[in-house]
Amino acid sequence: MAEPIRIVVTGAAGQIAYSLLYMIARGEVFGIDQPLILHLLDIPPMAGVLEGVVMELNDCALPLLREVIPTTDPNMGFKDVSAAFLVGAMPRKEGMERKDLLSANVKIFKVQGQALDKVAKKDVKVLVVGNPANTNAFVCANYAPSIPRENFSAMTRLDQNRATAQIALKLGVSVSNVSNIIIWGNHSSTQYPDADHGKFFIEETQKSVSRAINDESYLRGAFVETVQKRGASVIAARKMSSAMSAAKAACDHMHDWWNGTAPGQFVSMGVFSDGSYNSPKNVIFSFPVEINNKKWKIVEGLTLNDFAKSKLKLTGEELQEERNEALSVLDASASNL
Ligand SMILES: NC(=O)C1=CN([C@@H]2O[C@H](COP(=O)(O)OP(=O)(O)OC[C@H]3O[C@@H](n4cnc5c(N)ncnc54)[C@H](O)[C@@H]3O)[C@@H](O)[C@H]2O)C=CC1
Ligand SMILES: O=C(O)CCC(=O)C(=O)O
Repeated sequence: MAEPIRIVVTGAAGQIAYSLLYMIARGEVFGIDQPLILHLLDIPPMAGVLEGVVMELNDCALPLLREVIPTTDPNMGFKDVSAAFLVGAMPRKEGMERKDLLSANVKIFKVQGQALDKVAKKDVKVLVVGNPANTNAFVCANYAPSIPRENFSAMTRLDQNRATAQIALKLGVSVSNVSNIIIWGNHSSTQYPDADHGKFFIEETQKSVSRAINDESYLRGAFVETVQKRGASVIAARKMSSAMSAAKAACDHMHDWWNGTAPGQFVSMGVFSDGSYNSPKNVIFSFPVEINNKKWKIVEGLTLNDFAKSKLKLTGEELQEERNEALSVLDASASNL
C-alpha cells in the first residue's frame, strides 16, 4: 500500500467538516488505496469540540485513517500537507451577502496563506470553501508566494452540482447522465450558471441540454436564479448554511483535481484568471476546466452569446471590487499584489 499522505481540514469543528472528514477518511477523495493522516485545524475555543471529532473519527474504525492530529496552531495544521480544505471561516446569516463576511474572513486567509507558504508541501492543492471563497483564495495565494498560483482554487462545485441537479430534474434523467454545466465567475449571487454547453445521455445517445429543454426564458430566468440564490434558500429554511451538500462538493472538487476529468467532460473551479473569455485578470474566477495529471486547464473556445457575456462582465466586476476591498482591509503591501 502507498505511504500515507497528510490532508488538512480547517474549521474542523464546524458543520461542513463534520460531513467532509468522514467522506475523506473513507477514501472518497484520494482513493481506497491511499492511507491518510488527517490534520484537524480550528481555533482555541473549539479545542474541546475537536477532541470529540477525533473520538468519532477513531470510532468509525476506518482502515485508511492512520492518524488524526487535532490542532489550533496553523504551523502544525499545515505541516507537510499534500491537500488543504480551507473551510474554517465565519458563515453568513439570513439577510447577509457573502461579501459581507469579507472583513472578518480575509484576515484568516492571510494567516493561513503564510502558514502554507512556510510548512506545507510545495505541490499542495488548496481548495478554499470559506466565504467569500474566491476572494479568500486570492488572499491566501498571495501570502504563499513559494507555492504555484495554480495550486489555489475556490469552490464553485456546489453551484455546479446544484445547477446539474436542476437540469436533471427538468429533463427527468439521472444527474449522472448530465455533464458540462458551467459556473462562471464568483461564488455569489452574481455567478452565471450556464447550461448552453451542457450535454446529457438518454437511451445511449448524447444530446444538447439547451436544445432538449428548448425554453430560453427558463434557462435565462428561473434556472439561473434558483442556482444563484440556492445558498440563501437553504439558510432561510435551515437557519444554517448548506453543509452536507458543501462537503460533498468539496470532495467532488478535490477528487477531480486529484484524479482528472473524463475525456470531453469539464468541471467548474475558481482559479486565477488569465483573462480568458474577457474575464478580469488577477482574480479567482470560476471557469470550466479539464484536468490531467493533477493540472487544470481552462476550456477554451466555447461560444458565448451576448446574454452570457453580460453576465460574465457583471460577476467579474464584483470580483474586482471584492479583491480591492480585501486589499484595503488587509492594509498589506497592496502594491506588491
Ligand atoms: N464555497 C461554498 O460553496 C460554500 C462555502 N461555505 C462557507 O464555508 C464556511 C464554513 O461553513 P460551516 O462549516 O457551515 O461553518 P461553521 O460555523 O459550522 O464552522 C466554521 C468553523 O471554522 C472555525 N474557524 C473560524 N476561524 C478559524 C480559523 N482562523 N482557523 C481555523 N478554523 C476557524 C470555527 O471555529 C468553526 O468551527 C463558511 O464561510 C461558509 O459560508 C459554506 C457552504 C458552501
Ligand atoms: O450561502 C452562504 O453564504 C453559505 C453557504 C454557501 O456558500 C452556499 O450554500 O452556497
